[in-house]
Amino acid sequence: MTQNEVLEEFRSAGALLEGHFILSSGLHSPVFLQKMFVFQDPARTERVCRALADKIKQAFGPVDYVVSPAVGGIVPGYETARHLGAKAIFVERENGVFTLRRGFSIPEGARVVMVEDIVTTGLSSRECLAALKEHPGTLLGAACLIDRSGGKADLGVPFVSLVQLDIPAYEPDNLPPELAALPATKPGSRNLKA
Ligand SMILES: O=P(O)(O)OC[C@H]1O[C@H](OP(=O)(O)OP(=O)(O)O)[C@H](O)[C@@H]1O
Ligand SMILES: O=C(O)c1cc(=O)[nH]c(=O)[nH]1
Ligand SMILES: [Mg+2]
Repeated sequence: MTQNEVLEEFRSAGALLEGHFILSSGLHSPVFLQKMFVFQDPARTERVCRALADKIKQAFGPVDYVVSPAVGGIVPGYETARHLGAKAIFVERENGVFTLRRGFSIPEGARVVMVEDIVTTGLSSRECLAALKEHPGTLLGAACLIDRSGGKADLGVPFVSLVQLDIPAYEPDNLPPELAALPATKPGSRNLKA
């Protein structure tokens, strides 16, 4: 799949949103990729995750375990693992910290790749990778569907994406006036209260 074909899947799913968004990192942006509009369609999800699995195989070889950060990483992690013939597990926040819960474990010697949905600053990915340091297995690298950092996010491990975009994101005290004029929404799950 070309970058344009992947982006067209997002576009035709209605997942390319414009407005004023507060991102997981606390940065503000006029653009939000609502990946759940892609993931609500299993056929569309299969197409993009098969392409991601192909890219992962090329970059890292065989994979035994895909680990993803909840919530957004769970569906693409599972679907990508299906195409890799790998297991799919996820980390979720316990007192704010990504943790392998539910009795999930990684066997000694397993070949592991982290799969994210979207990377903006890379913060969530780095938090997920930090959780994996506590567990056995060989971390081969990381992958995501869309890297919107323009290639600037540094995960500290080899990293592949299906699409690389450079989408503006601003510190909250440095918003352009046209963005500040719009009401802001925070679509993601970080810091959501029960
Ligand atoms: O690279 P970053 O700056 O960390 O931003 C990207 C992260 O933001 C979103 O997650 P979010 O925490 O909003 O919650 P979600 O997974 O429930 O959508 C997305 O799923 C990535 O995990
Ligand atoms: O940085 C984020 O939180 C983020 C950006 C984006 O475009 N989509 C998303 O789900 N999260
Ligand atoms: Mg997420």
